[in-house]
Amino acid sequence: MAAPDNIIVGSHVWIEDPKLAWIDGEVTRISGKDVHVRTTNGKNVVTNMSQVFPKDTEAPPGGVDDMTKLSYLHEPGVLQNLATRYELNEIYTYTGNILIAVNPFQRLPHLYDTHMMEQYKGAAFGELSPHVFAVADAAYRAMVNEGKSNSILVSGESGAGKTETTKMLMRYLAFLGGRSGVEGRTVEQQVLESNPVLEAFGNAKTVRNNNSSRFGKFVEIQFDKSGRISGAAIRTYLLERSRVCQISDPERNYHCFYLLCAAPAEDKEKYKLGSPKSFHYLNQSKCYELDGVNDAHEYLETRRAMDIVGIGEEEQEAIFRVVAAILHLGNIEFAKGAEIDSSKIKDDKSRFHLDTTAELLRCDPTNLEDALIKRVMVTPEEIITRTLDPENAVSSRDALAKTLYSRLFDWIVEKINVSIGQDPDSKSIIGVLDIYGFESFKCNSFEQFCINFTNEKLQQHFNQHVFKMEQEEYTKEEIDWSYIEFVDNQDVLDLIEKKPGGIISLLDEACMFPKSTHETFAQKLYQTFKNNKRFIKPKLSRTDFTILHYAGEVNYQANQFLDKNKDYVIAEHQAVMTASKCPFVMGLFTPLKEESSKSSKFSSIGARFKLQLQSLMETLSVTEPHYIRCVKPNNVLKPAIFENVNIIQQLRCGGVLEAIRISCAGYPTRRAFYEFLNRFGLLAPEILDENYDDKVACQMILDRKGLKGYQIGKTKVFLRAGQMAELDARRAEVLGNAARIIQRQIRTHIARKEFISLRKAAMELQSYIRGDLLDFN
Ligand SMILES: Nc1ncnc2c1ncn2[C@@H]1O[C@H](COP(=O)(O)OP(=O)(O)OP(=O)(O)O)[C@@H](O)[C@H]1O
Repeated sequence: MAAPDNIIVGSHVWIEDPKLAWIDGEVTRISGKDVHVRTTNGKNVVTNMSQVFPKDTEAPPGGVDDMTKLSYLHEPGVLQNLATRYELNEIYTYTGNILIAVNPFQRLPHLYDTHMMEQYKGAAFGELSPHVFAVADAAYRAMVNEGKSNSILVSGESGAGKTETTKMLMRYLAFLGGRSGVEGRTVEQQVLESNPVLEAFGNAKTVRNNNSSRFGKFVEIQFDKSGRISGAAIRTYLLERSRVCQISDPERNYHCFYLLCAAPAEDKEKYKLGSPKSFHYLNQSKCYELDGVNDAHEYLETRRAMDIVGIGEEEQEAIFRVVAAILHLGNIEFAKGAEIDSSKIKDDKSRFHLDTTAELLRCDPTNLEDALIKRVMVTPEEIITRTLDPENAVSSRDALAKTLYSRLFDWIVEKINVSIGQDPDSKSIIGVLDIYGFESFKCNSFEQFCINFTNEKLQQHFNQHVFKMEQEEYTKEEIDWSYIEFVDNQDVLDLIEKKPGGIISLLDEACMFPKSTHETFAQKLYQTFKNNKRFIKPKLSRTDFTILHYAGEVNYQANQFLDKNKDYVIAEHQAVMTASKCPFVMGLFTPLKEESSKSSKFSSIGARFKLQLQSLMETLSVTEPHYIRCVKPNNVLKPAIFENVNIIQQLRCGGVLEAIRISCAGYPTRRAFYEFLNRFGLLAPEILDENYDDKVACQMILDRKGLKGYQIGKTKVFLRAGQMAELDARRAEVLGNAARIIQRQIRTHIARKEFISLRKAAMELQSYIRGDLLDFN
């Protein structure tokens, strides 16, 4: 971005710093490509010219509310601007049409009260300070005025504030499109109250967020012709199933388990529950309580919210019975049975939990026991019953717990949808997508693979949109944009989802082939993608693979991919549950429509997710998108701490820097003619004297300075990346020369004044002495 002639000795610049990401300083010497910089923390650093970025010394002290107003649009400038604003509690900043929201980690109620909502209502975008309400308002206005569906895509890493942002968006949309004074539960009230219910069953404490949503969510709010909310639908994605049986310290399982353990005594008695410490699914971690959260109170609140969203008393009862049954199920332990590779219920305690599970699920305890420890194989000749060893019995138990829980979650979502109701006549919707951001951990498994696949898809959508917006601006200003390059991530998407031959297809094939192992699957990947630029086989591993995602490299461990991709309910579990005397439990296990109609029995999570994603992308493609990028400023979840390196990484992953890059590939700096003349008129004062039209004057100045490739629009000058800095450097020279002339004049003046007074004094002295001498004679 920085051309060498941007930077001269004395320039204020940004250079990379391992700790702070970027640090500012002043250029003290330039020799060839080497630039010597004295940094503000007192160090002398030599770096390459290409790594040096100009700093805008005239940037407003409080930052700018839209990054595109920055004179130099580059990474350090963006970071500095966000940091300056964050310090002033200005957590929202635009980058063109994208809203960046930095999590304040403290309540800022004045930002979200009714008075604020009133202010944003109908205000033109950009007129007031950046805000989620402004984005929601723009989406709503666009929908009402143009009759087109809109969507708001909220993304960011865990704990960045997506769910909070989504809640604000929904509150504001309910404020705009709600009906006042309607009797009973309104649609918008139900939409808002669906949050606490979903959070109780889909959220958990993780190391990164005390209230982390373990699923993705797309809320579609339907509006009638007059812009009133007339229906809503919630779609959820990829609930984290493994958490039901496996948690690590200091995380927690899903909130609902702890809420139920804190329920009033009669409820606890009914479900035979005790302290969370007594349940295997909860006591794998030492964390039971959340700071500032009272589980007993939350239990009652969740029940109240369930009432509002239309989940009846009996259904609530059944839901919590299943939740309690899962806890008891987890406490069933197995010991080695009499035969080899067989198991039995370990002791009386386990038997108690087995009986309680059966009682709560209203199923037969013996059948449940058999379903947990035996498998029936039907061959053409005979029916063989095989036993499971204790280890496999535990897997069988956990598989049942996971299936029960995910079916329960899906049921709740479906119920909310039915009770809120869809409006079949709705012409336009506003969709709000709250989905997990790009993930890269030490160990990345199938979940990360699906999450990152989602993010690749959304990134493509984002790039295409940002690119389109840029084009629109250029077209409006009637400038040529034909040569702006557009980098696409289609190659990564092909690697993942191409049919046949993509990773998901190969994984499905491996899952269908009984002899496959994670090793054979990995080998197949290595072989197929030997020459793929986006795929790497790590040198020292036989089952890991690396994908070069748009946001960086991620190393995946293939060893659980096959198991995690298989999406079937063990036939024995299915049989016991469908025989339940409780219609609710039985209902959870009725085969899905798609499953019963399919000829092949095989279904995979990956393939199903791919279809879900496809349908989401289709929905999004007919909407006008708006983007909110949430940023988590620190990992200690505390206010006022702004960790540069961490944030830069998120801006990269969230595509903010990519949007900036796209913008830089075109004309990142735009200045209205008068602004340009104000700043650079002094480069050619004679042109200003001539009273030319502003547009002509701008062009003459740019030509005089020998700039190439810029464009003149109808109201603005469009500069290529680095050209603003180049002009600033020339301006600094002119101002420097002027300063030197002024200094010279002043110094001459002072010296002359001194000389004259000295001469005068000398003459006076001389005449005095001479006079004295004369007198003497
Ligand atoms: N605008 C805000 N004002 C005050 N606090 C906020 C705001 N946004 C986020 N927070 C705080 O940050 C925490 C994490 O936010 P949130 O749960 O929305 O993150 P998330 O991005 O949805 O995370 P996950 O992906 O783990 O669900 C919240 O519990 C809240 O304490």
